[in-house]
Amino acid sequence: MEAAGCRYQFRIALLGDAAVGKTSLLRRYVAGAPGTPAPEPGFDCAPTVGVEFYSRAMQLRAGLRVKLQLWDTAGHERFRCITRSFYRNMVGVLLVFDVTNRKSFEHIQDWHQEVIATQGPNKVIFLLVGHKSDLQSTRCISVQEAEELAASLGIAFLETSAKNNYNVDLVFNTLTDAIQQALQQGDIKLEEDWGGVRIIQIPKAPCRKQQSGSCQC
Ligand SMILES: Nc1nc2c(ncn2[C@@H]2O[C@H](COP(=O)(O)OP(=O)(O)OP(=O)(O)O)[C@@H](O)[C@H]2O)c(=O)[nH]1
Repeated sequence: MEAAGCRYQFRIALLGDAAVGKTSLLRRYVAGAPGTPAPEPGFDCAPTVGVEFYSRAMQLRAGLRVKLQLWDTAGHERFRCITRSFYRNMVGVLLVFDVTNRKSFEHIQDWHQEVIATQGPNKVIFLLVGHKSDLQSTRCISVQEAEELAASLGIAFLETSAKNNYNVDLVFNTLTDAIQQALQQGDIKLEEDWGGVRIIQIPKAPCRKQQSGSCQC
């Protein structure tokens, strides 16, 4: 599936109410990339203003090399007109709620609907994320309730914790695998004027001179 010298870029957003932990989850994932220095202890983040952007390269199970362009959106209502303008160019969306905050769970359908309303011809792949799973004593959303919501939306569900580094890689791997499958099945197509999926050229490594003096590349 991978053209020689190319790899894909998938554009993915994290959506959900303010303070559910989107930035913490994303920073934990980006900090886990091979070669990245260990994260600072503690993971308190200031509220996101508008939209922030991160990236991480990864390899899918099928061997495909992918660059993930990751968009962290502000959950607060006052930034909604900014964040909304980015939905159309996303191929994947993590819908994040806090397992200790019922309101954030109830708002998931609104977040889902907002993306569907702005969606172009291409399918968007969603994944429901119940975050802060380390807070078992104050949890108010059960796994079963979240699974029922996910099933009603026709999407997968996973729980995560940035604090315990629980399922952080798995959530992004699951989403990107599903995007790749949708690409293979033709549910998602590459389009010039759409930023959701792009093929990016990897610059060729400079050729090394062999001892004979002739270049072998
Ligand atoms: N216990 C626990 N707390 C977390 C976890 N992830 C984030 N938090 C805390 O939740 C609060 C909000 O986290 P953020 O990552 O800023 O949340 P956000 O969704 O990006 O918030 P906005 O930018 O306002 O939309 C912070 O105090 C974090 O330390 C987690 O996995 N477990």
